[in-house]
Amino acid sequence: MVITEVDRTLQDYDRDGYTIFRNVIGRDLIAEASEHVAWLQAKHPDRLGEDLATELVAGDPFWVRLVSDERLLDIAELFVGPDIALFASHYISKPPFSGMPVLWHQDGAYWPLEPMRVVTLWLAVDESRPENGCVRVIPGSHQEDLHALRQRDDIDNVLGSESAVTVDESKAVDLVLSPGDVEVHHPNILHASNANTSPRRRCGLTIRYIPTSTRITSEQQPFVSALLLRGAPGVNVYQPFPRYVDGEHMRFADAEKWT
Ligand SMILES: O=C(O)CCC(=O)C(=O)O
Ligand SMILES: [Fe+2]
Repeated sequence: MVITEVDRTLQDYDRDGYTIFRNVIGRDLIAEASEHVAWLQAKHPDRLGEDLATELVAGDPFWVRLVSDERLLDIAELFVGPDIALFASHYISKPPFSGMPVLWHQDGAYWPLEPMRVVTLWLAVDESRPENGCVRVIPGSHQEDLHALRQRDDIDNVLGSESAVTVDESKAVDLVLSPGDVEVHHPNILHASNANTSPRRRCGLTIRYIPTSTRITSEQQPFVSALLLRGAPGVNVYQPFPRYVDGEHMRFADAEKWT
């Protein structure tokens, strides 16, 4: 049997709970994503860069265009199969010098999903390194059950909570990424990121894809960012796709396809 690059990547993910795909999205689209972050911040001056969140997605044609990109869906399909929906998406853009940390957590502990079949693609918009607060993971920790959460408001942090476990940080791996790289992680992996004390912004886009057999159990239906992106609709109801309106939305290269 020939072991392909994809097999190796899936083996890494099964063993470690994460894997990295390099150079997935090209420079032009990453430049648009970067412009999108600035546009969102100008439109929502009350929001922190770390909180350009999921309730904004379904009304934003560029955001939907980005998470529907075939290259991202092809990666998601390796992990969740051919029937794919968006559950949530969130830019975490840590400004220079003051970007907040994300404390150790497992994503699945926060999510109304049943079963917890879901994969995160984290698309690097900026260079992401230890100095500017890159994502860190504990390889293999995805084998652990979901731990309880505890509130943390004694220090500024993005989530306001963390997993109620002691993490051995000597086991942490820094995920060093360049713009256009995609890191993929499991809902049970313990991960975090440090504050950004550097002069360089650190922005990534989280994208949470579910197989359409995973039910979004939130009371709010359709869930605010539930979008059917590929294949059969399965068990959920979805938001309609947004239409691009000149002057209302950020202009982007494919905007006319969204009118
Ligand atoms: O971007 C970060 O620093 C944290 C990302 C994260 O927690 C996630 O993608 O689930
Ligand atoms: Fe997370």
